[in-house]
Amino acid sequence: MDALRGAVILARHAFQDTRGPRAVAWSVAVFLLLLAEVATAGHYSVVQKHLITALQAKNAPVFKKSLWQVGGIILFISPIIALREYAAGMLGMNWRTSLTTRLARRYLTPPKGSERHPYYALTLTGEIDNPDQRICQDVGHFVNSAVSFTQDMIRTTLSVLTFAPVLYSISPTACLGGIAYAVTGTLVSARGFGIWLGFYKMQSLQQEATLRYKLIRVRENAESIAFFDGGEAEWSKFKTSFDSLLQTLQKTVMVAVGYGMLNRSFQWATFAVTPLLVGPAYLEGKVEYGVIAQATMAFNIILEACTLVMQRLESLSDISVRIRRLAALDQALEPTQREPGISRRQAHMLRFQGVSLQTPRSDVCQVLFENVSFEVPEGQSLLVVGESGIGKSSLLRAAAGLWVKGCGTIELCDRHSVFFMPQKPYMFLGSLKEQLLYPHADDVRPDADVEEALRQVHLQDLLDRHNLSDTKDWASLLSLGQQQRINFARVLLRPSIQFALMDECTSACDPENEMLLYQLLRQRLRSYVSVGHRPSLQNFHSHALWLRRSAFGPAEVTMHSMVEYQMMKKSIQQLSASLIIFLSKCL
Ligand SMILES: Nc1ncnc2c1ncn2[C@@H]1O[C@H](COP(=O)(O)OP(=O)(O)OP(=O)(O)O)[C@@H](O)[C@H]1O
Repeated sequence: MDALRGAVILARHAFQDTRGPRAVAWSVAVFLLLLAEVATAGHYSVVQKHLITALQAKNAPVFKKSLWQVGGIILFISPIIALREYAAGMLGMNWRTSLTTRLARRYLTPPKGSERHPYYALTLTGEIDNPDQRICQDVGHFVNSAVSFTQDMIRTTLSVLTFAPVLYSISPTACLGGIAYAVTGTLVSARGFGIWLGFYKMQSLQQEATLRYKLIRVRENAESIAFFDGGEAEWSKFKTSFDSLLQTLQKTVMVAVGYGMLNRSFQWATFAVTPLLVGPAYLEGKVEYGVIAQATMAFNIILEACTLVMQRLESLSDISVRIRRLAALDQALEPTQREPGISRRQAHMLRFQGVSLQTPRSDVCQVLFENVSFEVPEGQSLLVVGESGIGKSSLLRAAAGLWVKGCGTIELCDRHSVFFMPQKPYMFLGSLKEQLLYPHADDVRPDADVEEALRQVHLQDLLDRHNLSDTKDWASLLSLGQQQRINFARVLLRPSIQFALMDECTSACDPENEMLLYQLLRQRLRSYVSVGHRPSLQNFHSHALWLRRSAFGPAEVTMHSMVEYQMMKKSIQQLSASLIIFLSKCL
């Protein structure tokens, strides 16, 4: 039932978006062509009856006439079938375009007026596995199977409506008996096998996606794994997952074998049914010989129609699993009312007012800090310091609006004026110029500006080896320090930026380059916030935000001028040195 509701929702999107009129036109075309196909088949059964009867009666003129009619029917039906297949193909393409566009756009871009990043939110909560597989593969499989199954449903319904009266007029028992036989078979197979086929299909799809993800991770982290010589460990993890997938596939084979046995016995039994039901009437001379052929055709078509679900149980299980996966993704991407959490306001620079922050996953929730208030006015720069794992990066995530669980208010300038620099910069798949202009890779900027920015961050040597239009895998071609300098060059190329949030973004640079980058930043921006452990960073910030482990859980957060922070740090260091000397003397 869930699958049916999901299918209706997914189909509704195709008819409601801008491609709706086209979808309606192709659907109507498919329906009309199917109608023509079934009507022709109905006419063909009558011609076949005359042909067989004429043959048995050795009536040459009727036989010849019937043969001409058969030829005419074949000439008429072939282009109808070709046209129907074309219309169905176009309907499928139209539907796939609508669904892929809808899911991919809502996955990659935030809803209007919201700062939520759906691709990030889904990764954080982990509620939807493998959204990429759902968008790229499940949509294609679902649309192809749904279009083909819907056509079969319409064709079989029309066939039953056409042939049931024919068969009923020949033998009411054959007609009603055939329908009862088919319905029983369908119920037994759906109840006995359908549920299990669906269950194992769902499990195997998830396991296949996880298996593929493991190999993608190896490709993405090839260098680190090679340094660790971690191939064996990766192989062992891969093998464990592959074994689980094989176990599921083995169970699927067992269920499919049982289902196939039932299906085949059912089909073999039908061969004897028509002669059994119509044969006695022919032997008594009540019906013509051709009636047996007509009754057999009508019976088989009705049976095929009524057992459609049974015949296509495996592909139906596949569709229903994919429908549930797509409907779940669609639901998860639905713009929701903003959950109560940290509220946000637009302001000139950055201000935290009574902010408490929690980690995002509800299964392992951790309160990082409580009731924190501080401000970074224009002209001020802040260095966030504290021991590893205390919550410095998380504070930046909250400031950027990525983490919202907690309470209080964060004020920050308009998002187009803020630049976020993570420790590992993101390298876009594109040319060197697009790399520097990211995330506005399509911006028109003179090459001279881009070259100047590269020169300013001491990356001019890149221009000796590459053109700005060269498209390469920059993430594997550039060192981490070079990538971090590219990130600074991006700021230099964006005049709209007024404020930067930086998370250990010079950690891979040598001290000279770090000094150069901060000097450039100070010339370009009046205010910024950095996270970092290196003492040299203190020279480039006016204030320090100090996160310290408290005895009762959440970190204690205090703000100081840089001079004050350095004095406090110095006295703590002196105190601990004296304590160590005192203790060593006592012992
Ligand atoms: N995606 C996440 N989901 C849940 N908890 C997380 C997540 N990311 C980090 N944490 C937890 O939040 C806490 C703070 O992490 P954070 O990255 O902010 O530390 P940090 O002070 O920046 O550390 P470091 O100096 O080592 O980079 C850690 O206990 C970490 O385990």
